[in-house]
Amino acid sequence: MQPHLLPLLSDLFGGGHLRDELRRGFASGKTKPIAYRKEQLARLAYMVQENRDAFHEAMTSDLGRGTLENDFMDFQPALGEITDAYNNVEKWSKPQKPAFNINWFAMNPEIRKEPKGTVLIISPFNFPMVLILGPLAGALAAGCTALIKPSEQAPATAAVYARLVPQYLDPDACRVVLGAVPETTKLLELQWDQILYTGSARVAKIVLAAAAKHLTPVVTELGGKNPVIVDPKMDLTLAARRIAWGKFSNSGQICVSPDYVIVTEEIKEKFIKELLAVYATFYPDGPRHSDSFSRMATKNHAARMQRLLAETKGKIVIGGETEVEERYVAPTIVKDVEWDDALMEDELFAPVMPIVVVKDVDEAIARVNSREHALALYIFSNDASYRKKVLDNTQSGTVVVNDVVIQYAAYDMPFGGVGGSGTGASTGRYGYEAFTHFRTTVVGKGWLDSIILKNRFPPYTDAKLKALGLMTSVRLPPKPKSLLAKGTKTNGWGTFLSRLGLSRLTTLLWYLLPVLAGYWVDHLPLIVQFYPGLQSFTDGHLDQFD
Ligand SMILES: NC(=O)C1=CN([C@@H]2O[C@H](COP(=O)(O)OP(=O)(O)OC[C@H]3O[C@@H](n4cnc5c(N)ncnc54)[C@H](O)[C@@H]3O)[C@@H](O)[C@H]2O)C=CC1
Ligand SMILES: CC1=C(/C=C/C(C)=C/C=C/C(C)=C/C=C/C=C(C)/C=C/C=C(C)/C=C/C=C(\C)C(=O)O)C(C)(C)CCC1
Repeated sequence: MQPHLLPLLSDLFGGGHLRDELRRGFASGKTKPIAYRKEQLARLAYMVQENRDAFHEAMTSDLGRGTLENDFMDFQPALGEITDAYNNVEKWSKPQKPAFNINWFAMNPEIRKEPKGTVLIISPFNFPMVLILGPLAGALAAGCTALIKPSEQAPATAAVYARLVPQYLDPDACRVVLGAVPETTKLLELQWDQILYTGSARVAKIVLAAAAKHLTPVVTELGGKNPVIVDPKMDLTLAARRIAWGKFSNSGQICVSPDYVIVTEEIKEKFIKELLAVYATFYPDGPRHSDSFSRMATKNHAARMQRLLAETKGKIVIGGETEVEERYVAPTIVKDVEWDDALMEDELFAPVMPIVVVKDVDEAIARVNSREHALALYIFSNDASYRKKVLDNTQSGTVVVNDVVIQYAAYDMPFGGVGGSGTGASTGRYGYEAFTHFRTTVVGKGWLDSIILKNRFPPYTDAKLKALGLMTSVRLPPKPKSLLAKGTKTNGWGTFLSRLGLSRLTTLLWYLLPVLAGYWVDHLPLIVQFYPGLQSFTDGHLDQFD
């Protein structure tokens, strides 16, 4: 274990319990005012901005990643998430009004946005900034207190958090724990009010099982084998350039990285030719010493790819070299890959692009549907009907047409998986909502018991049942023809009037006026003159109406 971890871990497990301290921070109520949340978010933004070099150096050390990818895909998107939360926290936190409903509007129905409490954020190694700071921004904006657990596989960036978070953020609101499996296992034994876990499906099952013991809700941001379907009529130069960028960025260690590419036989060789042309422009002196190509996070990941490349029955078109000690896996294109190939089993999470062949779009759809739902599906086509066919007949967390990977940064849209690729979303307002409880609030009004609601009280009578029926009656949709006895004619006028809602007119008239008037209680005494039934209730009680 690295020496800088020791104080943190001894603090957590030796006694001074970080989770309890965060709980106390939350219970104090200090994190709830919007001004406090904004202060923490602003401090977080400056923690990032003022330590740009430290973060960049750490990410390069962890991932062998150059400045452009560090900046464009991690550092700036992280700042973007924080500033988005800062700019919108008031708007997101405003109580929400439900749709108008005659039965409920008088009770001031409102959905309050309340922080869930003390939360745990567990992050992977591949984007050590945005995948921690994005969720943390959501948690702080929501008014929660948070413990963050960076990945042990990005230790340099994790160490930056351990140093900076205590300097910039209120320790009552945010703490860092460094560590690997044993430490995370301990954290998961504790009760949290929400967990946000980003990582592999294998570990997600462990996290969910631990959370289930406390009935803790978990947002899971997982991965998957993201397919790319290429329309034979597509501009293959554009498709090759964008797919290669998405596949080789961050050495393929992106959860929305295009995993494999589906083409038809007729375009296969032309597509590969375009890929080779792009390869030459991306890495004119070869990828090995290029500043524009990253490394695998660990030797284990590199060794796994070395094994898979040895096992594949596909033909390596370019790349294929691995240097485990240097965590290097060359950007690799493999053709003639069968569907049961070693490369087609699990998410690759590496710069290796298998190309598989189908006879047409229907087979492509069937192949995609035979696997777990992916986090991302990519369609390269300029034909609206081709796109629609794929969209309408598949499922995935996200879809991008004619591009890849960029959807993570798409503004004000949820980023998340479906089925095996995860549950919930983690960016922007959707990240905020993951840490927010939508608390239904209604205020019962005493005077409503003088009108229709008095009928709910025992002793129950038929008259009361009938009166309540006026309030609870619903209008069913027209009866489906398939449910009608054969030969039954529908009553055209009856259906027409019922669609207009005229059958409910009497209900409406029965209590619309007193309810409306009762809402503005100043006018209640006036109304009472016209509704003598109210007199007995209101006599002597008017002063209790709010
Ligand atoms: N949906 C999304 O936003 C993203 C998903 N991913 C997915 O993450 C995976 C790669 O990331 P990794 O860091 O390798 O994931 P991982 O699941 O191995 O590790 C993620 C976190 O879980 C912790 N962890 C690992 N084993 C554990 C255990 N047995 N018990 C408790 N905690 C444990 C680690 O310390 C780390 O903080 C890929 O599957 C990728 O698709 C990665 C980035 C983004
Ligand atoms: C500039 C003007 C115009 C046009 C502007 C346009 C079209 C701008 C388009 C911008 C786009 C598409 C930006 C995309 C950015 C993508 C980013 C930053 C991707 C980031 C990916 C990340 C962080 C991936 C993370 C992956 C993770 C976490 C994972 O999966 O593991 C006009 C409109 C033409 C005219 C005015 C000027």
